Amino acid sequence: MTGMPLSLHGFPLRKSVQEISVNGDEPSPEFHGFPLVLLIFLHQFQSPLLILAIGQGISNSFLNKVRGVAKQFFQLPQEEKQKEVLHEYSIKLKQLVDLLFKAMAKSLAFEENSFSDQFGDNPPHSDRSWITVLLQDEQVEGLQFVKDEKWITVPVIPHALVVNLGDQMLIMSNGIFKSPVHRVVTNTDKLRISVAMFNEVEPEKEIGPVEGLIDENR
Ligand SMILES: O=C(O)CCC(=O)C(=O)O
Ligand SMILES: [Fe+2]
Repeated sequence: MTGMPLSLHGFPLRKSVQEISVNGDEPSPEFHGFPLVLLIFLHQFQSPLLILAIGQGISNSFLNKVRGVAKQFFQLPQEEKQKEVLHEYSIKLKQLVDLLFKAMAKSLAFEENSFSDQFGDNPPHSDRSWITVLLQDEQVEGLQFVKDEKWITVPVIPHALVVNLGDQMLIMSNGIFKSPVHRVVTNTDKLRISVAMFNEVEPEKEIGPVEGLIDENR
C-alpha cells in the first residue's frame, strides 16, 4: 500500500466517494496506515480541485472533539445575550443588503431580484485563501461545488477533511490549480456546524505566478 503512487489523474479507489458516504463505511483496509488518502472529486488536472482527505493521521475521535468544542462554543449560556444581539444584527444587515441589491437592479431597469436570485445565504464563491481545510458537520451536509455547470453536494464523510484550493493558489500557479466555486445550502431544520481553516498569504505580501510557470502562452 505504501508504494501506491498518488496521481492527480484519479485515485485507484475500490469504492467511489458516494458509495462510502451512502453506506457510512470506513475506508477499505488497503487505505489503513497510508499517510494521506485523497479522494479527488474533480480529478482532471487543471480543473478545479476539491479534495476529501481521509486517513490523514488525525483520529476520528479527535475530529469529533473539535466538533464538540465548536458546538459548545455556540451553546455557551453566558454568550446568550451577545448571541441574540449578533443574531438580530445579522438579520438587519441581511435586510439592508437585500434592499441594496434590489435598488441596484432597479437602477439598471432590471427586475428587482436579478442579482439576489443568483445566491442563497452563502453565495457562490471561491475562497481567497491559498488553501482551505474544512471539517464538515458529521451529519448535516450543505456544501456544494460546481462541476460541469451543475451543483454537486459534497457527501458527509465524518473522518474526512475537505481540502479546497483558493484564489491565491490560482494566482501563484498561474491558473494551473484552479479554485472551485462553492456555496453552502442552508437548512432550517438542522443545525450545521463546520470548522474552517483558511490559510492565507499575509495581507501586505504581494503574490504572483511562480516564475517557471510563466511562458508565452500563459
Ligand atoms: O460551511 C462550509 O462548509 C463552507 C463555508 C465556506 O465556504 C466559507 O466560509 O468560505
Ligand atoms: Fe468558501
